[in-house]
Amino acid sequence: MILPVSNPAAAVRVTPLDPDAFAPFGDVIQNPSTHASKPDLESVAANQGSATKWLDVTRLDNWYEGRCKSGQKAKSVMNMFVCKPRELQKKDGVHGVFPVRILERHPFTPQTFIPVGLGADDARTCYLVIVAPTLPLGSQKRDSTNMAESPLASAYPPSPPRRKRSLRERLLGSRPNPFTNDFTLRTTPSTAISQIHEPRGPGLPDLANLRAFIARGDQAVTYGPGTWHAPMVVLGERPVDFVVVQYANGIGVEDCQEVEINKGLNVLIESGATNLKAKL
Ligand SMILES: NC(=O)N[C@@H](O)C(=O)O
Repeated sequence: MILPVSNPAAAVRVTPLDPDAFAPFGDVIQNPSTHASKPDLESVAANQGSATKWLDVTRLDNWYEGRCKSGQKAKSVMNMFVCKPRELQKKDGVHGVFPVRILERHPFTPQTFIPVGLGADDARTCYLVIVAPTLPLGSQKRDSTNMAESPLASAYPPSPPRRKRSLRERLLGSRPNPFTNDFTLRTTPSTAISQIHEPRGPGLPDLANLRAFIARGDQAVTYGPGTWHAPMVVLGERPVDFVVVQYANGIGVEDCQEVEINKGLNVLIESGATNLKAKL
């Protein structure tokens, strides 16, 4: 089932994939000793000293239990996606334009894409990571789509009845956090790292804050659980193979949800944003 959503945002420019900038959406997996931007990771010596083992480079938590409506157990799955390069539209002064027409999310699982066989400095091929925050429920009144009544809501148990906020909560200005679970009213600051790893809520994508990152062959990416993202976009000359790791329980609406963006939302790939020599 694809839900139509309207597109309020102007074009979005791609920026290089960086762990800090991507942190609200998930993890960038890269070797801290060969990248300028270093995620805060610990390492130990391994393999008789011939290897450095970086610990916990990403998280793979199963959030189905107690959260998905069917109660169906999920198992870990590893698939391979062989992604062909996408056609770009042309525009003066930029390499090209990719119109994002579909966003999807996996409400109860992170999903890790690991490119294999794509060189760090491959000047012919790279990939885009396109993500959007989740709107709090109830913020889509202007949209023709009422999420609470949409087919996507059938993945989630009914939300608890709305209660009046206490004076303390009102004074603290608490509001649902778009990067975590909308059902949980929080009164504490939302920066704690553990909250970032919780599933995003059931709201629609916040298209006004969509982000697009350009990734190199020596970077893998984990979309946090429930993070809205575009289906993988490879740019350049040849297909890229990705090993993809996630949980799934076989119930369509609980494993993957999609929305279709009216008219598409343009991502601009500017000449300076990529080391691609290939003609896009
Ligand atoms: N991200 C992507 O390309 N596709 C998926 O998330 C999928 O599960 O189909």
